[in-house]
Amino acid sequence: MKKIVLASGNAGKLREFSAMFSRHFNDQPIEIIPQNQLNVHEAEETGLSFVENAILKARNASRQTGLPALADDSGIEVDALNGAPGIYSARYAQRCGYQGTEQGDAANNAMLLQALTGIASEQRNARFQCVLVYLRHADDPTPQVFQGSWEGRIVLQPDGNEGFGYDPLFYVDSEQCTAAALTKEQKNRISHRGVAMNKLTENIRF
Ligand SMILES: O=c1nc[nH]c2c1ncn2[C@H]1C[C@H](O)[C@@H](COP(=O)(O)OP(=O)(O)OP(=O)(O)O)O1
Ligand SMILES: [Mg+2]
Repeated sequence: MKKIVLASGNAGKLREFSAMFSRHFNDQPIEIIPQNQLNVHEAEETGLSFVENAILKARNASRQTGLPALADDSGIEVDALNGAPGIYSARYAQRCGYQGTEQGDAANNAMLLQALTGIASEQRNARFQCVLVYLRHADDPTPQVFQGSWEGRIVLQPDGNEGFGYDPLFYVDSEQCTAAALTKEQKNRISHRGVAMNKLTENIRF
């Protein structure tokens, strides 16, 4: 059985990867192990780009486990905010000194809606970015990089109960609903992560 450590502590990502790996690699003996099951200490995300942070996370997990590693660095870019929150999406509320009582994703979502106060629908274009990095070992000099993006718009009011992160705020024109109103299967077929995973499936060298 080929073992790969998944260098993420995000439960929403882990659910999506679990479904995508069983769909894409169902006939191959690959075991994907979330890094917290192997007691990996999380990497500090000190990079200035998604790809740098994904490499840092994959290298950190591979170093601590001796296994090949896959990392996902992702986030949302809002045009009206000059691309913020971008690589800082997970830390957005904290970095902005958000004053509300919400925590985690809820605080980030509230902060984003607040930052866009007074901005009309047509000016709320945004996209999710996902960069996947696969390292065969911790010192792998040729990281394999797979990228996907997903266009949408930030709504005025959150909607939907599925997904995670900014999904309740991300309206997808083609589906006429937010990402949080899609099933996991629907989202994985068209999302930034789904697009990057399709590229990985076609091109990865294990
Ligand atoms: O499909 C998505 N639907 C909604 N929100 C999403 C999605 N994909 C990324 N996002 C948001 C969540 C988080 O605010 C940031 C990722 O930050 P990012 O550092 O890559 O992940 P993380 O810290 O949650 O977990 P980890 O680094 O352990 O993988 O973008
Ligand atoms: Mg992170």
